Amino acid sequence: MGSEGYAPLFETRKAKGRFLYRMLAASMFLGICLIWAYRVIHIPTEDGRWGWIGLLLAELWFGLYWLVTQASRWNPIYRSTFKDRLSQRYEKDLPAVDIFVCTADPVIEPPIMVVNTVLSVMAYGYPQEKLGVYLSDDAGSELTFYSLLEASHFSKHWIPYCKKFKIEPRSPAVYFSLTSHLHDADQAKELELIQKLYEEMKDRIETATKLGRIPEEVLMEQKGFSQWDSFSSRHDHDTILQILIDGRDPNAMDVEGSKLPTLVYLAREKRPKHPHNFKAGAMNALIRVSSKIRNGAIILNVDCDMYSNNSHSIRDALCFFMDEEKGQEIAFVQCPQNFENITKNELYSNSLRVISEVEFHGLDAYGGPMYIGTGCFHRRDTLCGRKFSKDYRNEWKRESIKTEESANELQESLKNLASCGYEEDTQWGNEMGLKYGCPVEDVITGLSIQCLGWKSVYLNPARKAFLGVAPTTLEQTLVQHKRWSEGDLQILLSKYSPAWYGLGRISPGLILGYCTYCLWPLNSLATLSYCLVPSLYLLHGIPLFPQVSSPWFLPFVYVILTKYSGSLAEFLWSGGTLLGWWNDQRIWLFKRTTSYLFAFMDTILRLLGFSETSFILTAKVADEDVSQRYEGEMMEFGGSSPMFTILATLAMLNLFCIVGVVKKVGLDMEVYKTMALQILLAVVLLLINWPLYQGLFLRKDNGKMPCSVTVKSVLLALVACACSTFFH
Ligand SMILES: O=c1ccn([C@@H]2O[C@H](COP(=O)(O)OP(=O)(O)O[C@H]3O[C@H](CO)[C@@H](O)[C@H](O)[C@H]3O)[C@@H](O)[C@H]2O)c(=O)[nH]1
Ligand SMILES: [Mn+2]
Repeated sequence: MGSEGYAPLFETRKAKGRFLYRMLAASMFLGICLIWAYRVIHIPTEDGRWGWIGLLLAELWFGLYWLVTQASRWNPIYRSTFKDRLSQRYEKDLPAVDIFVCTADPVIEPPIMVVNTVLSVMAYGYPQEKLGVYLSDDAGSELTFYSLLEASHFSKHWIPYCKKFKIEPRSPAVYFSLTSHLHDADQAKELELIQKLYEEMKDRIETATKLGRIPEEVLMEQKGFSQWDSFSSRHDHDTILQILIDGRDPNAMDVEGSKLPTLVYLAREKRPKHPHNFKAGAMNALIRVSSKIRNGAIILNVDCDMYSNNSHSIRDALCFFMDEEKGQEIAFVQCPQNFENITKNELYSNSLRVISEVEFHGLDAYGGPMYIGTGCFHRRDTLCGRKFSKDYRNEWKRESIKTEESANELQESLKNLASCGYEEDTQWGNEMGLKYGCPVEDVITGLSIQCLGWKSVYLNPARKAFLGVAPTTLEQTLVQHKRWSEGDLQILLSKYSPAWYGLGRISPGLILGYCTYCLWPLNSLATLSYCLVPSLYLLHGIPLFPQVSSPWFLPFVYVILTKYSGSLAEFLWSGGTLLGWWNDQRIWLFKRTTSYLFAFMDTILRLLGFSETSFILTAKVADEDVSQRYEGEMMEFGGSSPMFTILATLAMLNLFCIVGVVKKVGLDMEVYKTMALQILLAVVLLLINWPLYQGLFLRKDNGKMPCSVTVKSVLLALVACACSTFFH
């Protein structure tokens, strides 16, 4: 292989124990086939026929879906990089990197959080003069702009401090919260100074936010604010563009006399009649504007809440892109989405643990993970629609744009690139840049890149590259998953469907990998059937599962045990806790009966032309008492979302069925023996729904279920029980 003396910049290892896993999976599949056989052979002719068929369909679906999920477990791989080799070979020729940070609402995404993210990426362990940091503000908020201006001043102190003491992480807020006692007296002194500067900046930003007004002297001093003169609302304004630090300017120095990164604020033009395409539109405007400023060969994209937690990640990513043998086919390097606000037992199961630690390593073997919107390094060329060819060579040494224009002139000339009309009659949003029209612009864009022949790579170093903010209430969690699952299902039905467009373009393993997520919404129907049918038939004394003494009982037990011990093992192995796994099972149920159901219905409505793409932002801050309940891992039900009504109704229905049965048969053990699995299922549902009963009847705090939901759910459940008497 390779040229003489070639030492790769990264290495790939296969997971151990693959053979064992595959044997287990094969035995599991055998069990599933036996269950299918049992269902088909024993379809009852009278009592229980419809329920039986409902379960048959659900089990068929679950079995097939389980097969699909095996792709991401079949062949996991792990990557590691050699950053010292990168430095040895390329330190002088490292490419310019443009970093895009997106924000969209100064209330939901507080400016102080946004600037912490910005500062963390400005301070990467990378030649600062090669970095360009671009903040896209879809709210066009003067406050965010002001905060970025403050950050540009603070960065002159912050970056040298980070470099001098090699600190991690480089988000000031997080760093200060983690650092109290320093042994080194020198550093302790400097820490005190820098922390004071930070607190002062924070004060100014928070005061401005509170008053909703920017200090007069700053308004006078910074000409950029005049761009708000023609601003009517966040949905109606001209392009606002300000180069706050011009990296070309020889005076752009930090306090130690080293070069600073370029720093740009952009609020693209918005007009009420003009679809702005959410984050995809923002990213495309940034791609164009940045191409005329630094034109970095690599683009890093982060959400405004995802600070860099590892100052080496750019170098890690470059080890993939710049590897002489395998680098040329890699289009993007994706890091996992990790979060800093996950509680120990992750009540809402928001750590995405198993996806990050298991499934994405599996996808990596088949052509690489999906692009998931944040923590992703792209080759600029491929993000702009370039096809893969064997002779493709990236030109790393591209010169940064040399112009004689001053920052001001340049600024004016660039505004047009972010105007509403610019994309008319162009391929932007289609063949170029991020794709429009899908609530998960990231996944569909990544897929289309892979379909052009490119690979992606999964970078998951021990020190997490990025940490973000996960939803902290049940409703937000369910709404976020509705957006994701709806978007993923749309992809399956779109022109770029992995199922047909992907055929022959990406590997079969990767097609299945995508389908794991694209099929999420369809799980709702099978899950509903499994939550409703067995309980209702239990109430009417009709058995739907084999008796304990029947040989058919065995495959059921085997599949249940293998499936759940496997999932528990995966969860623990990914760093979770036992209780965390139990919570995960609950959220699994909640998502399937609400988020996925709504996603499924909305997708159908969309196909019929009744509904439009929307994007509900995830809140990054919460009220004091909501936060407290989150910290205490107490579920939040405040609010009368229809999703809660569904959850509560299902829980009540199950409760009624259990109570009904116990009342009817008392302690007649024979009945329980013939319906052991049905009873087990009902009891497990009862246990898993426990927080719901608490929220409905036992709690007094503000996070309890609203009374209206309690009343509705009790009534609905009673009606359902009554109706079921006629239909079974
Ligand atoms: O009109 C918009 C809407 C959103 N955003 C930004 O998009 C990012 C993601 O929004 P968030 O509310 O945090 O959604 P999440 O569900 O947490 O985001 C995940 O899922 C999204 C797709 O649904 C991707 O866009 C994100 O990158 C990915 O992290 C944030 O930085 C927003 O500021 C915009 O810039 N403009
Ligand atoms: Mn987010």
